[in-house]
Amino acid sequence: MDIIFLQEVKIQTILGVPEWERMQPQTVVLDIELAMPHSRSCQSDAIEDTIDYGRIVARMRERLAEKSFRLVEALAEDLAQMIMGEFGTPWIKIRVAKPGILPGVKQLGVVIERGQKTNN
Ligand SMILES: Nc1nc2c(c(=O)[nH]1)N=C([C@H](O)[C@@H](O)CO)CN2
Repeated sequence: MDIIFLQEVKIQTILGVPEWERMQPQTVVLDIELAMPHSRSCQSDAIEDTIDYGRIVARMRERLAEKSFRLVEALAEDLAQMIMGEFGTPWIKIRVAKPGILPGVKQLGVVIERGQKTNN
C-alpha cells in the first residue's frame, strides 16, 4: 500500500472553545498521511492515476475558510471525511496542531486515523 504525505500544512481558520479565541482566524498545522487505492501511477507516471496532493491542499483551504469548529477533534474529523469521500482514499491519518495557544506549550492537538489500510 502506497502513502501520500503532506507535512506541516499551515491553514488559517476560526477555531476554539472560548469567544476570545474565535474572534480572529488562527493558524493550524496539519500533517496528513493517506493511502492510495492503487499504485498505477508508479508505472504510468500520469497524474490522472493518482491523488493530486495539490488538490487536497486547495480543498482543505476552501473547507476551513467556509466552516469553523470549536474542537480540533471536530476539525480533524471533517477533513478526514471530506478527503475520504472526495478523493477515494481508503485510509487516512490526520494530525491537527495549534501552535502557541497555551503558555509553555509549543504545539497541542489531536491525531485521528480513519478507514482501513489495504494490501496493494
Ligand atoms: N481535547 C481538546 N481540548 C481542548 C480543545 C480542543 O479542541 N480539544 N480546545 C480548547 C481551547 O480552544 C483552547 O485551545 C484555548 O482555550 C481547550 N481544550
